[in-house]
Amino acid sequence: MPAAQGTFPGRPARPAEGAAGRLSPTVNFALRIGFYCVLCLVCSALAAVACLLVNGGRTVKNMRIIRAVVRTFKYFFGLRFEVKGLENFKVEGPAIIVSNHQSVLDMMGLMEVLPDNCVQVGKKELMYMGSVGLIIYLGGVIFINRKSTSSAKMVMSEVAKTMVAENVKVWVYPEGTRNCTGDLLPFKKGAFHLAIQAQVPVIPVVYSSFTSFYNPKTKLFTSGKIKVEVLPPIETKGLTPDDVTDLTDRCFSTMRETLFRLSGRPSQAKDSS
Ligand SMILES: CCCCCCCCCCCCCC(=O)SCCNC(=O)CCNC(=O)[C@H](O)C(C)(C)COP(=O)(O)OP(=O)(O)OC[C@H]1O[C@@H](n2cnc3c(N)ncnc32)[C@H](O)[C@@H]1OP(=O)(O)O
Ligand SMILES: CCCCCCCC/C=C\CCCCCCCC(=O)OC[C@@H](O)COP(=O)(O)O
Repeated sequence: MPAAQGTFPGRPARPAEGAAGRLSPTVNFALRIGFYCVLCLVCSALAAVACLLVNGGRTVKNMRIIRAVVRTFKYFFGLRFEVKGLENFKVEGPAIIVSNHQSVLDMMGLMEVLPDNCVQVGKKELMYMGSVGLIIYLGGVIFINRKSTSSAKMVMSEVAKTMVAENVKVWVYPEGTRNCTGDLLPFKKGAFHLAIQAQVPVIPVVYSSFTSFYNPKTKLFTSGKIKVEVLPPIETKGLTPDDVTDLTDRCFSTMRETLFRLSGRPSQAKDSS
């Protein structure tokens, strides 16, 4: 898809033109997001067939197939990832990975660094997105009902047991929703309860702000570079439920500081606005 951001020299821009000319930001945005959705739907259907043929059903092993497919998407959108700290994923055994969540485009960044044997926690509504829901199901994503705290907590407690038994890493977006403001939303505590219950380390992953190339409010969607940093694991051995708030705050501050540094806003790292 063309980024279509340039203006022909020598004449004023018009609000909307054909594909050969300069597209209005709204048309450009709609085309690129529409293409992303179609790409996801088509590739999910194809990947689902591959997953069923290779692995037979719902298993974390399917994430390797999904990862390989989604890693090609960046080329269609002119996105580049600069990744640092991948060695921090090499902890023995299971872990909770927490990262910032800006957009549906995050699936590309997720798959760019996703370690083996790692599943994500997702809202249950994702299951109803046609072939995308099917591939997410086949990949072993843990579905939670955000409208019911008690059922979400029950699912998470179950995950605390199975992730250790099955040696699986779990990827959680602790903001609990997408947020493309260039800052972090306050963290929900589910991931940190989970880490302490399972006594496994928390590994923070931070993606630089998308705001320079992607903003749904202003209909901006061009090519761009995303910096990704996998931070050192934070141990939870010996921590108790009383330590959940401290652990959450510690991860939040480290990730916010890193987010501002990666996004070129170091002076605001200590700003709480
Ligand atoms: C081709 C295409 C391919 C696509 C690629 C596929 C990849 C797929 C990628 C999919 C990506 C999908 C991406 C997505 O879909 S992101 C959206 C879904 N993910 C999340 O929401 C995860 C983050 N949320 C949480 O962690 C929440 O805390 C949960 C959901 C668990 C509850 O939220 P809720 O809002 O209901 O409640 P609350 O947070 O106010 O908490 C209330 C109280 O409960 C306490 N509490 C919380 N948890 C526990 C616990 N376990 N044991 C004991 N206590 C616990 C907590 O401390 C608090 O108490 P207090 O502290 O106030 O006293
Ligand atoms: C037969 C039904 C057809 C449904 C068609 C659906 C078309 C959508 C197709 C592709 C979109 C690609 C989505 C990839 C997965 C994105 C996961 C994601 O980013 O979910 C958002 C969730 O973390 C937070 O949700 P909210 O910000 O709270 O909301």
